[in-house]
Amino acid sequence: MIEIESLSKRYGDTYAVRDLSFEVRPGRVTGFLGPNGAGKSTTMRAVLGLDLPTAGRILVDGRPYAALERPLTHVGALLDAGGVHPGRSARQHLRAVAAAGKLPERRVDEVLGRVGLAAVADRRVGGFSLGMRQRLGIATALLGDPGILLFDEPVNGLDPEGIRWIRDLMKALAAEGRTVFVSSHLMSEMEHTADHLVVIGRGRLIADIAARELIARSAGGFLTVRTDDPGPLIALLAGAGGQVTPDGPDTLRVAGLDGDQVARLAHRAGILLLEVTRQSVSLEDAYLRLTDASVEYRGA
Ligand SMILES: Nc1ncnc2c1ncn2[C@@H]1O[C@H](COP(=O)(O)OP(=O)(O)OP(=O)(O)O)[C@@H](O)[C@H]1O
Repeated sequence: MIEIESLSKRYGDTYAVRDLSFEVRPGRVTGFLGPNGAGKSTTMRAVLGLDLPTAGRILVDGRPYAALERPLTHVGALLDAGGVHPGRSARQHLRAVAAAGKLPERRVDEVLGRVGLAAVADRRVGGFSLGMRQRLGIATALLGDPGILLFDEPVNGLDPEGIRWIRDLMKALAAEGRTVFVSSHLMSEMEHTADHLVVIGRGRLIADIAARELIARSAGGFLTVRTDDPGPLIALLAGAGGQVTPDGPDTLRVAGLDGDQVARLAHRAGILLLEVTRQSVSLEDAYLRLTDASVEYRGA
């Protein structure tokens, strides 16, 4: 569990994060979303004690990061997969991290197996592809068998197979009861992974909400109805309490009635329907609506 309480972080005159409060709970994947520059990396760095807050505090398993004994057994992070010495092998790198963190050496082979790098464990990291380096970064995060995992934009630059692998891993880690906190500026990346969403914009909290609820709340909730005889149908549906707007020669947009009601009313009046479809909003649309006002730079 991560508790963020009134966190602010200022660089010079500008706040990267301002009065931000939320909790990240175990047993689910929490997506941390916001446009570029929203303050996601700053928040994650502050959780790990890498940035000192200007105000507020963060508790990791009930304590500030700096007060954790053997912190790698509480929280593992993938911030930037680039920070590995290219001349070392994956196994040497993990051994060094294990030794520094006072972790048992058997964990090295366990995590190499878990991320699928066992066969290349003794190769130089300098020759690794981006996907392999990302796996090594994740192996490093898992080394202490921590209950909390932070991933900062973990799928950036990966191919579809690599993306699928990371998504499945994050879900599996959450199903094991761990706290999984993953940032992205793209909702499409979170759509099939996150159970819960924390959305920020310009350093402030915009939403802290179950993914499903965000869709339900943002759904336009209208029907597209096509008929070869719109005139009488408009009158009929309006008379039954629907808000009806023509949307093309044979198409109506209908709010306030459900599909069954529309079909029954039309059937009773002898009007032929060609289509009745519910228009639902994707998580991406819901997210763009939320963050629309907080995008720092936008095209003309
Ligand atoms: N070390 C720093 N010095 C000055 N300003 C900084 C520093 N780190 C971050 N910022 C500023 O703080 C704001 C938030 O940056 P941050 O990297 O946390 O955003 P982000 O949400 O992670 O963005 P992205 O999706 O682009 O990675 C930005 O305006 C950024 O320019």
